[in-house]
Amino acid sequence: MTDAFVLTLNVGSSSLKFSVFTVGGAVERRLSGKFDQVGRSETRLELKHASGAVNSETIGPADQRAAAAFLFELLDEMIGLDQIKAVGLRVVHGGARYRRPAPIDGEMIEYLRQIRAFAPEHLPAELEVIEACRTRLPGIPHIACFDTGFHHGMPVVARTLPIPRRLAAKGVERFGFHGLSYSFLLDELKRQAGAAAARGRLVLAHLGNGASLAAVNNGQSVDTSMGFTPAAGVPMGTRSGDLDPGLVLYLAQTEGMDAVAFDRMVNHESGLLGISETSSDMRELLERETADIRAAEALALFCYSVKKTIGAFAAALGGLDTLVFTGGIGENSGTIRTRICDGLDFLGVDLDPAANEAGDPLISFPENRVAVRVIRADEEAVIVKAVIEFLGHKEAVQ
Ligand SMILES: Nc1ncnc2c1ncn2[C@@H]1O[C@H](COP(=O)(O)OP(=O)(O)O)[C@@H](O)[C@H]1O
Ligand SMILES: CC(=O)OP(=O)(O)O
Ligand SMILES: [Mg+2]
Repeated sequence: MTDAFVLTLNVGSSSLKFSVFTVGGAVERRLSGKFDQVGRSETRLELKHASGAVNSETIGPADQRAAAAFLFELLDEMIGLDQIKAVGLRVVHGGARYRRPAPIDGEMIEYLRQIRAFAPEHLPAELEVIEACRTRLPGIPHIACFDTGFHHGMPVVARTLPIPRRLAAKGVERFGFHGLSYSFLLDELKRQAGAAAARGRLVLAHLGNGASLAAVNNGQSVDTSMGFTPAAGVPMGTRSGDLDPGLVLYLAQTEGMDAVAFDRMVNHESGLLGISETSSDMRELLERETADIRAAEALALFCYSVKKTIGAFAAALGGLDTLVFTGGIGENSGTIRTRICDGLDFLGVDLDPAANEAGDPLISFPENRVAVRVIRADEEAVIVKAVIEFLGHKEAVQ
């Protein structure tokens, strides 16, 4: 018998991550990998086989569409595209219409086109990848899984933006993102630390090229740092995060900056790149910080903002039981984790330097009031679950 596979695709702002799972019998990850530095000159592909073997190669400059095309060729050679029975895709913004996983159809594509300016670092590229899937993998279900769904039940006080009420009636409110990552963290926390820990007062910090934090209590999102768009919250690779709204008029008057240029600035020219004037990439800035004060200042601002948000969310939760780091930066940089946590001992946050340096699952001391953990983001695990649920449901009704 030939194998049946589900392909999952996670289009991030600087990466394309993917996994191939066997389905039908046991659900197992046959292959996974990521294109890193997508849209830059040195896009790299890292491929992990089920045996644990890893290959990496630089494929030159590739945007999301080129990375997806490269992946389809590779998968055709390795497993045969005709063996793929369904695709699951992360879609960052579901707008007011979509929050639960749903099959992609013409109506959804049209809606995502209409709202693509709400997530300019994601939706345009996601639409291209969706089109590529429909062309290369026609006739099978393509399931969209939305980052915004996780935050849907946030209390009104966290969802409301303090602007005229008539705009909220039109759907202008805090949506929040990185929801697939946060869902995975809750599942994984339950697996690693038990159900009681997963139900506690949690601050989850997803720190990648896009970065956000979520306050979660009893398994429910109660607040998050991103807003109506993923440009809000803490400073990121190229996004500003929260800003003084008075800048809009000031920059219009002094720089002649119109809405399109303002949008470009806050999404593509700000954050770590804007402050350092050299790079949006955390690894590069860490290498440069002793020689370049601008890199050092960018790092300091990032860590300071994340720390402030942890403090604010601990207040929103009425205390803190567990702090979790994830995302490319949160998972891999002990230095950044140390700088963020430095001074948070008043909350009960105290890192074990050796465990932190090693990137252990638990990086605080076992006796500390707050458990601090590192969990590798696996949005693909959440996506494949949704796809299998959809396939099961489809079979049941047929
Ligand atoms: N070892 C590391 N140390 C510090 N930062 C790292 C390390 N590895 C990856 N990163 C950073 O993680 C970020 C990318 O995060 P990732 O979650 O993979 O991206 P995306 O947000 O596009 O999904 C980049 O800023 C990269 O420099
Ligand atoms: C929502 C978001 O910013 O996603 P990513 O970090 O994958 O770019
Ligand atoms: Mg990501």
